Amino acid sequence: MDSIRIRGGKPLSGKIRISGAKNAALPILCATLLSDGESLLRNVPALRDIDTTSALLRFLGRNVETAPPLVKVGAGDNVRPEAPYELVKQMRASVMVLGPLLARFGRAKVSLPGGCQIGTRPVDQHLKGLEALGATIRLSRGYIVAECKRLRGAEVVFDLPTVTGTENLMMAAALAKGRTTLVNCAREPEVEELGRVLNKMGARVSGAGTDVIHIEGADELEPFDHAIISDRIEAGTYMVAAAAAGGDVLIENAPLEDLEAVAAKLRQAGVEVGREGDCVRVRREGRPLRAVDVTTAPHPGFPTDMQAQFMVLMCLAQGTSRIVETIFENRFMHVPELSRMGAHIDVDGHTAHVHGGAPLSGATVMATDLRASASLVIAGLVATEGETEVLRVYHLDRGYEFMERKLAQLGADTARVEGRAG
Ligand SMILES: CC(=O)N[C@H]1[C@@H](OP(=O)(O)OP(=O)(O)OC[C@H]2O[C@@H](n3ccc(=O)[nH]c3=O)[C@H](O)[C@@H]2O)O[C@H](CO)[C@@H](O)[C@@H]1O
Ligand SMILES: C=C(OP(=O)(O)O)C(=O)O
Repeated sequence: MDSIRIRGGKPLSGKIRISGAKNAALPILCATLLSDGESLLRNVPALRDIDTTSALLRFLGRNVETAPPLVKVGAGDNVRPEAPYELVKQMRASVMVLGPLLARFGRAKVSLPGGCQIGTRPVDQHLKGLEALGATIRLSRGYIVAECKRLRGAEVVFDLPTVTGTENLMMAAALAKGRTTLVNCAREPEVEELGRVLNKMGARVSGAGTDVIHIEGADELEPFDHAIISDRIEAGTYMVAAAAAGGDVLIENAPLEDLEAVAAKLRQAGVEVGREGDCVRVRREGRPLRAVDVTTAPHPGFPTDMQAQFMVLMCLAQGTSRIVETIFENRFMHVPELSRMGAHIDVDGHTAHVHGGAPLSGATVMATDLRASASLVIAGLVATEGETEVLRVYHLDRGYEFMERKLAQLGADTARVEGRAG
């Protein structure tokens, strides 16, 4: 298992480029199941989750050539509409093959994803929605077993906005007979991006990116050629890294319009954030940071996927900040590791009180999930003494392309240590 070694205390300067969005690429890869012929995905990041999804599509019988930033997916000889536990357990987003398989082949057997480090993460809304479209679903030995003749358009009202749930239903509805209306949808930019791709394939999707989506199903869908949008969470992570380490960083291809909640909190904390064309400049040269409160919320609120990184910034601020996590019940796993580096944080249920101002020092820390790993890397960048080693970076490799290299490009002293035990 690799680790990342960081010697902190250096400001960041220069420019880096943001990669394609993991959370947009994953549903779009699943959408390739909706048609035959070869689909081309461009601007795909080189990530472990992309490899896992490619392996899953191959298992399902597709021909997949994965050479990021290009991925080609074409029809294979045999379709096996079954997603095994071994692949689904590596990546919960695998459950998004359920809608396309069912719509296309009339049956699907997909392992229940189960919980993960950040929470229980049920999929009841996905299943309820597919049943409303006419699927029969039963749970058997840890698998979702779904069948239908042809899915029929219907109205689905989600009990709460779910990103992959909305995406699963959009893909299923794209091949259903008639019109589907999805109400109380997730409004994340990745949902909107999937809508664009389904439209390229010949479905008629309107409202993606708002809380009501209409989908006019098609009898058949075409393959597509599409370049994936940039990763707002990767961009937000480097914005926070630049703010924390100090310096002047130009982030190319950063979708600031999708990061307003993060930019607003950075500005409140005393960080300069400015747009320059399709780049974002983040500057903090010598100015102290102010403590600000943050509550995570569905888009366009402050993203839960940025909470851990922002917490590190608040460890450096003057005063106490209150961070409330409203999306996942167990997303403070980074707190004990940050405490080992000298942070003063009290957790009470879904709320963390971060008492800023104590210097962080380097330590060997354990990554527990993807964004927690990124927060530990940022903590390593600002640790004023000692070296930090972040173990189990396979979590980080799920969602950040070449993070240690991109940070080194900005002047950080970061390196990957291959094959470190942990
Ligand atoms: C691949 C991908 O895009 N992952 C993102 C997606 O995950 P994911 O789509 O899994 O997250 P959801 O939007 O579904 O989760 C939101 C909330 O709804 C709950 N819920 C969800 C589905 C369901 O059937 N029942 C239910 O109760 C979840 O437990 C959670 O409390 O959105 C999350 C919230 O922005 C992000 O952190 C993840 O990075
Ligand atoms: C939680 C995340 O991913 P996933 O939904 O795939 O677990 C994430 O991207 O931060």
